[in-house]
Amino acid sequence: MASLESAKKLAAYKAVDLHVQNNSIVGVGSGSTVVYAVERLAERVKNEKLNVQCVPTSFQARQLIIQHRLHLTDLEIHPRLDVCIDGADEVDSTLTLIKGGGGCLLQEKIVASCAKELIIIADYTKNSQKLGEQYKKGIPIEVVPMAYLPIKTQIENQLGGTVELRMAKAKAGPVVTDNGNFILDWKNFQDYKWDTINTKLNLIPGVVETGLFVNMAKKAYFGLADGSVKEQI
Ligand SMILES: O=C[C@H](O)[C@H](O)[C@H](O)COP(=O)(O)O
Repeated sequence: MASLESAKKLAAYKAVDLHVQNNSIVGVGSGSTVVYAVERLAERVKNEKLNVQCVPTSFQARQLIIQHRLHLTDLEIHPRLDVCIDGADEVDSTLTLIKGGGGCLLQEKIVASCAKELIIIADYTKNSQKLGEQYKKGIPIEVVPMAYLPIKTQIENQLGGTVELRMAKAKAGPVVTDNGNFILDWKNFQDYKWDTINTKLNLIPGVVETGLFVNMAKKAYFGLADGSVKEQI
C-alpha cells in the first residue's frame, strides 16, 4: 500500500479504536480516509459484537454504511451523537479545518455539530500551521445555484482572492452537491481570523455553508510516513 494510503488507514483505525465503544452513536464522515474508518468499524462491530448506530454525512457515507452492513440511522432518530469521525483537507495549528474538497461539507457540519466530539483523521499532508499552507484548492463554499455569481463577486471585492465555480469532471457544467447546490472555491486568500470570516461568509445571501470548521474539532489523528500516528488537540 502506498505510504499516503497507509497513513490514512493508521489514523482512521486509531480513531475508531479509541473513540467508539459499545452503544455508540457515530457520525460517519466523507472522503477517502473515512473509508478506512468504516472498514475498521465494521471489523470491530463483527469481532466484538458491538451495537453501533451510524449517522451518515453524505451520500457516499450512507453507501459505505450500507455496504458494510452497519446500522444506518439519522438525526431524527438520534439527534445527539457520541462522536463524529471525519477527514479534512487541511488542519491548522488551532484545529481549524478546511473541508469540502470532495463536495461534502453541509451535512458534515450539521452532523458534527450534533456530536459530543468531532475527531479528525488524515494523512500527514493535511497537517499545517496555517490554512492554505499545503491545501491550494481553496476554501469550499456551498451556495444556492442562482446566487453563485453575486456571491463570487462579493467575496472577491470585500475579502480579496479569487473565487471559482467548481466544475464537474465527468459531466458538463458545475459540481452539484448532495443537497442540489453549487460549490465555490475561494483561492489565494490571506491569513484571516477564521471565526470572523466564517460568520461574514455565512451572512452573504445565498451562502448555504462554508467548508471552514472553526472551534469544532476536538482532536486530530495524522498518520505519518514512518508508520506512527501524531495526535493534535
Ligand atoms: O468533501 C469532502 C470532505 O470534507 C472530506 O472529509 C475531505 O475532503 C477530506 O477527504 P479525504 O479524506 O479524501 O482527503
